Amino acid sequence: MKSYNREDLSVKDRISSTMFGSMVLFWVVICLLFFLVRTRRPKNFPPGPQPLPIFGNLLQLCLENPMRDLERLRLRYGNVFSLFFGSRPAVILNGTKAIREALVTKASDFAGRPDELLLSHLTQGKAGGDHRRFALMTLRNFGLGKQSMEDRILSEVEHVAAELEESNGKPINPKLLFHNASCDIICSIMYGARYEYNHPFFQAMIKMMAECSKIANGPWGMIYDTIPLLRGLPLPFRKVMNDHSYVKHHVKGIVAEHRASRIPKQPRDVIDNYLDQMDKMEEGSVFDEEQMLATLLDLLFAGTDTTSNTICFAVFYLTTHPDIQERCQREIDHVCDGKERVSFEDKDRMPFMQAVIQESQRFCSTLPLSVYHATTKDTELLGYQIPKGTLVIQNLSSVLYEEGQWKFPHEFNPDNFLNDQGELQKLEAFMPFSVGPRMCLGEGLARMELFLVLVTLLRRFQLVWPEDAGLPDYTPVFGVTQAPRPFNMIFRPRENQSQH
Ligand code: HEM
Repeated sequence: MKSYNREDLSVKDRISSTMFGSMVLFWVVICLLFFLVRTRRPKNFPPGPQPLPIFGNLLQLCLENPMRDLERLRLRYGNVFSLFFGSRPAVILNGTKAIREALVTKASDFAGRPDELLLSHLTQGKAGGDHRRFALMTLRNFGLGKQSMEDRILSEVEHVAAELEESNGKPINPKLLFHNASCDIICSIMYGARYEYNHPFFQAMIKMMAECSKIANGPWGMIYDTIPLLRGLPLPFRKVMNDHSYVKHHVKGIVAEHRASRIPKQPRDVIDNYLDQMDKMEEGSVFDEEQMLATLLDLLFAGTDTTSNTICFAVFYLTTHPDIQERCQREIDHVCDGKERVSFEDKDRMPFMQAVIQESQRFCSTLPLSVYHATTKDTELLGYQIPKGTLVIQNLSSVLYEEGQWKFPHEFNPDNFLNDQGELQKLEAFMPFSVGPRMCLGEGLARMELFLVLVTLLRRFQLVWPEDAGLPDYTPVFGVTQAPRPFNMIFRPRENQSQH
């Protein structure tokens, strides 16, 4: 038998460790080449910074809030530029011209929704066409544009006002209250019932929705979208998934209750309407229970944080701009003089109030990066070639703050929406709900809610910035939906209002 001495062994060891090292190096080089090829921009693709293998451009963006970096890149590369999320290319659209060209002029080419992202895993994503039309029709049937919707909103505002009166002129943070109200309005449309604000499930759901919004576009959301290998790990995005499933499970229970108690063709709410629609459809249609749950959750998530954060921002701006607040109250008192309550029709006689609401929407830029789109086929935009399936991100903030589109782009100033005669102007750069066939489905409801809630509150309360609160910080907290930084304010009941 052959025996090995110590030296033989160490030479053998060295040879095998060198071979192992070479193999590792070889595979590292192959992987790098593979990722480099995958992150090469296609011919005539919009320009952008050089991506790194695996990470793409992730490390070149501030993950807490990438808005400043996006503006820096816009100034360097122009209104249409590109970034890589891992090896996935994305086109970023900035400014009114590029966004309108893509989403209006070339609407069908840019109307897809991407898959394989955190947000698309949480939403119904691609279900467009029939479903969208149905959801819109259902929202209308249950009150949008009708008196009943107004009644639902106004009765919810009564709950809000009652809570505010209880604050007895002490400083409070109204954020949660507005979340509760917006969520209850959606719940009453969807399943005909509202929750008490202290209901344990309701409180948990509100918290989860706010967290989902913060995480989905924040650092963890970006890591999820960029490095799919990490998705199975117990990181914060898993919590978002679990929270979403928890709410889904609850809504599933409500659907089951509706199935048991409904009378076919006599819908009481969105769920009954959907069940009627499912009865009419053949097997295999898109109107199945899974899709219904996805639609209901989309409405719930999309309709809560968006409207409530906008209301919260508006109240914050009004509190810190007492002169503008006073002008609103003069207009409201004049138009509503002697009326028991405001109605949505009154808006036509309140141009200043409408300008304030729109200016709040512009200045807070509720959904700064909208909801992501994807190209549905190979297409061309402003001279660039964009392949089918490319991720498309609309930077709505770049439009809402665009120089040349606004009289005072960087200032909270309702005059942005008024002409010299004090009349409300329709401006094409005002697109907080986005534009084109995939634009916000709840725009009508949101507008009604913003108007009725804000006018009722201004009619009843003086919004006061506490003396010891220091200077207001207008920088938003970034998320799918932006939120104001936590603040306290005083709701002081008005004495000389026209009614109440
Ligand atoms: C101030 C409040 C709101 C703002 C600023 C807002 C804004 C937006 C934006 C920017 C989008 C993306 C559009 C696109 O992809 O191009 C969107 C989509 C959507 N919104 Fe809203 N929204 C608001 C309130 C609501 C409400 C109250 C509802 C529900 C009733 C709602 C339901 C939806 C739905 C379902 C979509 C997805 C539409 C689709 O995929 O076709 N939104 N919203």
